[in-house]
Amino acid sequence: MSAAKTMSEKISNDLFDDIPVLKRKWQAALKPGQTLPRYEDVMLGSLGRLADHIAVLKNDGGVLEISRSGRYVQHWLQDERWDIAVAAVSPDCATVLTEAASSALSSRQPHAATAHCVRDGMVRTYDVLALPTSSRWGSTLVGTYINERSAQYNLLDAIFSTTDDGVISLATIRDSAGAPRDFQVVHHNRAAAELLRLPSSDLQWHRLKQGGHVLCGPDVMARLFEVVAHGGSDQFELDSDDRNLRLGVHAFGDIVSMTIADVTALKRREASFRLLFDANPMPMCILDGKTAQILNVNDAMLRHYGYSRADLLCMNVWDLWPPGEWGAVDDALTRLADGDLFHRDCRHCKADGSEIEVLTYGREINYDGRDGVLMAIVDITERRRAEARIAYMAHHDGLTGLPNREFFQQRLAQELDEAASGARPLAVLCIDLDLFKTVNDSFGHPMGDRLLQAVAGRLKQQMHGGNLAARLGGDEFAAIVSQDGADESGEFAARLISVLSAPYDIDGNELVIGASIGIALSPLDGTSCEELMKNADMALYRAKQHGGRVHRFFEREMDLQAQKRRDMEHDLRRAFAQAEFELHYQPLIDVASNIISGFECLLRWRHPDKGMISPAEFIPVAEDIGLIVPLGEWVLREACHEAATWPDGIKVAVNLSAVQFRSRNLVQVVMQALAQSSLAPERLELEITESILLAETDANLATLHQLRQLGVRISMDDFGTGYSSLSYLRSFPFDKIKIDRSFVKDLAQRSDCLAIVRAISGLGRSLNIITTAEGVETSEQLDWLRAEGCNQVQGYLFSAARPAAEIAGLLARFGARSSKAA
Ligand SMILES: Nc1nc2c(ncn2[C@@H]2O[C@H](COP(=O)(O)O[C@H]3[C@@H](O)[C@H](n4cnc5c(=O)[nH]c(N)nc54)O[C@@H]3COP(=O)(O)O)[C@@H](O)[C@H]2O)c(=O)[nH]1
Repeated sequence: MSAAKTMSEKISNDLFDDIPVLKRKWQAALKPGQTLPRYEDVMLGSLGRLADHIAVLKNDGGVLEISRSGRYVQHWLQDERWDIAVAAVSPDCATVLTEAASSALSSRQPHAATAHCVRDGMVRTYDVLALPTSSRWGSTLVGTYINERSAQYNLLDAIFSTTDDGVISLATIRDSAGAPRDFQVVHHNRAAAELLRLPSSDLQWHRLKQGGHVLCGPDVMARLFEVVAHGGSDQFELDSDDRNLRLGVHAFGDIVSMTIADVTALKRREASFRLLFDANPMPMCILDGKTAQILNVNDAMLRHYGYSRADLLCMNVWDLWPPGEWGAVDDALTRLADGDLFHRDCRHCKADGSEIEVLTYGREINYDGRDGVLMAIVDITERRRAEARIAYMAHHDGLTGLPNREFFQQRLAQELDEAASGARPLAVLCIDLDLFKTVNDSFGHPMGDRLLQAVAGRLKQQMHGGNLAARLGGDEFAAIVSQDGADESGEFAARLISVLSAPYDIDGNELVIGASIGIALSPLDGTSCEELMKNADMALYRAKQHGGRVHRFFEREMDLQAQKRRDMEHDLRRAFAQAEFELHYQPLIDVASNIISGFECLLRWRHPDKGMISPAEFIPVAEDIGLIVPLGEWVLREACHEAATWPDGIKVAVNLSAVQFRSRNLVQVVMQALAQSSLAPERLELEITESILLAETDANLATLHQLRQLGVRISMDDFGTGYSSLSYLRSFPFDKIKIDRSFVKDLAQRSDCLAIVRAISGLGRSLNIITTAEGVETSEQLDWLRAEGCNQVQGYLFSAARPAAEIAGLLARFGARSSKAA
């Protein structure tokens, strides 16, 4: 930089003084009214020594010619010819002559330019001044003055002096027999002296055999002799403790040209790279950048792949690929050539044939002077397996291995998308197991789990083609089946029910359950996942309502019912908050004395718009939404409070739902109701149905015993309508059995009803339990019941349930010995 600056300053100071002189002469020769001065007035007469520096250029029809040239100009042009085209002379001169003359001619003013020419290895700078003139023959002549500036410099010196590589020319010294015996430094640059750590003056003319620097060693001498003897070139390195020099030698006859480069930093980088490469725990290799041939591998790669180093070095990286991926070699080679192999996810084969999944990271490097790619390999086989396991777990049910709800919905959405583009129609089946809860409660959860696994196995076996079965949770399953219409779907569902209902052998236990199925068809019953699932679920609800083991198709009317039910749920919550419930009481008549012994408390909902709504309609809904718990508490408190106002000995019977038992604070609630009302416990009767003993039997039995310990009485309601009533009587010592009104209704007409009433009454007698007959509407029924030994009756024959305000009247009517039947 500083050398260049000095050079340019020198050039500007040496500007030739003749140029302003010539310009003034040109100006003085310009006569008034002329656009150009006459050639003779400018160029002839007083030019003197300058005449040798002038070339006369003629513009001949657009072609510029050298018409005359002085000796100096001829030397510059290296051409003595006249009347030749400017373009015919050497390009470095022709270019500047053309530029200067053309500018002068077009501006009609003198034009100065500069030419840089290389002459004898020297860079020389010339001033060129073009003076446009007119001639008496009418043509335009350009007198062009050329002169060299004093500054010039040696091109090779300039190059050699600025490079950091040393350059030395050695002359071969031969002995009398002509054999090379030594070398003498005949030329060197600054960098050479610095690299050899010698003053320049000591290096110049130095003979290598004199010793004193690294080139004098026998190894270097031997290589120089070799190069001189056979011609050509050689390259080798000199390594010492503190640095590494790379020498390039080339013989031109007896002259040897030598370049010396300090490669210490490069060597250190290479050493660090080798260390990082060889000792790296990550498998690494170096590939040829064009062919993907493996050029080097580290120990980690040998260990990981199980190949020997020799094997790998004969391989191409594609040889690590499993056969399935060979088709992509061309593409990969192209990408490799484009430097696009930096991050890739692929499979590799180990020496033992096993496949691994790898991530490869590539980076272009120069390896042994050639284009290479450094490839680092990360084995992600385990990670991929773990990801696959997690993905599987996220989409499958852990117990049965069936797809879970999320997977099912994704698949359904996908199938519906395909269906939308004209593919097959499909059916969504919601499947619920009947009696599963009973098995689970009776045999325990481990058995229940194995049963679910067996169910899943049977389901899987029934799924063919693209059909899919999933477990949505609990004992709820679903299936997507490709079916052509309702008939086919119905047949499939019926077959499924029959398969799932066949007895199961679980650990030597024969278990029998059933299955109910709701079906929604696409596109008829819906085109979205949510719609189809919801509708299939509604159809399932209907199938369940029909007692199970059946399938039902979705019908639009179900949707309306579901809407009605949602309205009811909402209405119920509101009604409870706004105290729209009230209690009515139905007398219980002692058959022997014909007087009221108590009242059954029955809940009523006085709806502001719809009037009185039956509990048969709203209690199941209240149970489903859990409202029965607070509502039941209110009933208990209210009934006890009311009964406490009645004459001593008159009892109150309150119905309890199985859901209230599930809440687990029932005993507490009863105790509080009694305490708050001061009602004697023995005046409270709690009516339960067998559903309480069907579910969570042990816990519910424990609750019943606790209630009994409070002193309250426990009645079994709707006796005879369930499955195994007799075993319930054994499991808990009930105080009362209520004979369902369905048996009382046809008592006179049907002998089976009479037989049942007789059996229940007999059972009551022998167990010393009161038997109450419900739904007594006629005197005839009352007579039959009395004859069969029934202790208590209840029914419209005496009174329907009436508001609390009417109890006094009822007591007056049916108190003491008075009764309607009496
Ligand atoms: N968990 C609770 N359940 C309750 C409560 N209040 C009532 N219920 C249950 O709702 C079901 C329907 O009750 P309801 O409409 O009140 O019907 C009762 C009587 O009105 C009816 N009955 C009485 N005598 C006759 C008759 O001569 N003929 C006839 N056709 N029906 C009659 O029977 C129902 C009483 O049944 P039961 O409870 O089995 O004694 C019903 O199951 C109620 O249990 C509540 O607060 N909690």
